Amino acid sequence: MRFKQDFFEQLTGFYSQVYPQPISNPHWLGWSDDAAALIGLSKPNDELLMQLSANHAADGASYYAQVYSGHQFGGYTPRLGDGRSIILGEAIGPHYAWDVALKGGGPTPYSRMGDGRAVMRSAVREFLISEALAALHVPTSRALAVIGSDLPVWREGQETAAITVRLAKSHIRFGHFEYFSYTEKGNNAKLKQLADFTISQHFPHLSTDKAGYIQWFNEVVAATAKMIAHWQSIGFAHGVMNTDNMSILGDSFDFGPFAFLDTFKEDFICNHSDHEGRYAFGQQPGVGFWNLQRLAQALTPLIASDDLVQALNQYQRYLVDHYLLLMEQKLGLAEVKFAQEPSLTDEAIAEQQKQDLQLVGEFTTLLETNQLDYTNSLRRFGELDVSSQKSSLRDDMVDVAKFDHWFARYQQRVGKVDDVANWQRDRNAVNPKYILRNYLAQEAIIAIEEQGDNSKLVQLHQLLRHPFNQHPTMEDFAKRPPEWGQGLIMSCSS
Ligand SMILES: Nc1ncnc2c1ncn2[C@@H]1O[C@H](COP(=O)(O)OP(=O)(O)OP(=O)(O)O)[C@@H](O)[C@H]1O
Ligand SMILES: [Mg+2]
Repeated sequence: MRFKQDFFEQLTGFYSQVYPQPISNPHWLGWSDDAAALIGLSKPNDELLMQLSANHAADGASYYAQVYSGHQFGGYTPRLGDGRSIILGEAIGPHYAWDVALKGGGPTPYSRMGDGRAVMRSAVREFLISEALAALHVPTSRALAVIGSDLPVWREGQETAAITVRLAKSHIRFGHFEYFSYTEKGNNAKLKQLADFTISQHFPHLSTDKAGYIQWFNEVVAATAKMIAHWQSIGFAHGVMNTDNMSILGDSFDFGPFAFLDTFKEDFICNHSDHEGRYAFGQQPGVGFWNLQRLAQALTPLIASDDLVQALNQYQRYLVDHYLLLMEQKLGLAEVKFAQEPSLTDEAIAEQQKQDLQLVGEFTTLLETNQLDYTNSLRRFGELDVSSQKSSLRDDMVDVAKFDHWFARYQQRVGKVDDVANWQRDRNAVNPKYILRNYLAQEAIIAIEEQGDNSKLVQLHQLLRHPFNQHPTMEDFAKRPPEWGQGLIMSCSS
């Protein structure tokens, strides 16, 4: 790894230098060639294992924990910070420099009562979902590796510690801005320094003046909306959308009790501690907005309120537009809009969007009332001949009459498909066959826990690298969960 240290060198006062503590008997549980390529690495080796398990120092690394705060479940916590994630610096890759962080690397000045560690099960889940989301084209932080150990840690009982080696284009969160806005009230120097750094590093096309700040906030609003549109389109529930877990780049970030929907359920809650359903699947778009409002509030010393409000007002449009785009592709509705018929006025396009949104909404309602699997139902579009009344989708429905009513309008909207095979291929290219269902992750974790066997993890990771492909020997991985794996809800303890 070749590091640069821009955050460390330019933002003194925004972190504490702290060395990670080694984990004993380190061993690779998972390694991502795809993530490795992002920072110019190829295969793992023993020396790298020693470095990333904190047993050896890495050349050129600085080792620091960043300070931030954040709104957690609606309430403001004035100081959080990296309590168990230690950043080595920005590893220079062919296209971008990625922060390398050891999540679970030991205590820091921000650990509060925590031990600075991550348990194996949560480290494995973070590794798998980071790489699975990337393969689904969802903006996300990445995971280079997950490293197991025999270091005991205590949660509800004794477990073993592990480290996820996280790669992120930036670790700057909404909570960073909240921290420097509220702790140094009346002195905007640090807030401005942080905004300028963020813009020059990650929004280099923007200036660091008044106009640049406005445009920057606009882009953060758009990127956040797009990320959430992606989540809604693939049925992903994040589970802990606190503002300290919202990346300023709109990358999915900090994976704890996340889950994909099995059966479609708007009010699905994946976080055991989320008693009120604040972060339920269907709440995510609204929470994204609420979080952006918190960011806007923190930025008021830099950006005029009217400009912030104007940008926030665009959120819904960004979100709906992107969600529709993704869903239109999934259902095969995209052609009319993309053809850009010159005769289409703005009003006609808006009307088409409204109708499409309704068609999509009625489809997800059908899935919910018929208790159907979200991913598998969408995958069925890849088997569909739109001109025919027969479809496997229809066979799944209990309420066939309602489905027929919907399908007739759907057929009308799609129109005539000339090349059915091609149309089906296009659907399969956007509707994944394989997702990281909780029970699959759980099986991989149990094999490591009980037999020290990571082969299931490796197999699952390899499968999820190509979620849209057919894998004839791995059909079982596409199935709905068995009874024991239904409604697995993860706790926050990690
Ligand atoms: N075991 C732990 N030891 C010390 N601090 C912890 C521990 N677990 C969580 N924290 C801290 O509690 C706060 C909230 O935790 P949260 O679960 O959102 O983040 P995280 O998963 O630890 O890390 P990240 O947001 O970097 O992915 C963070 O400041 C985090 O560093
Ligand atoms: Mg966090």
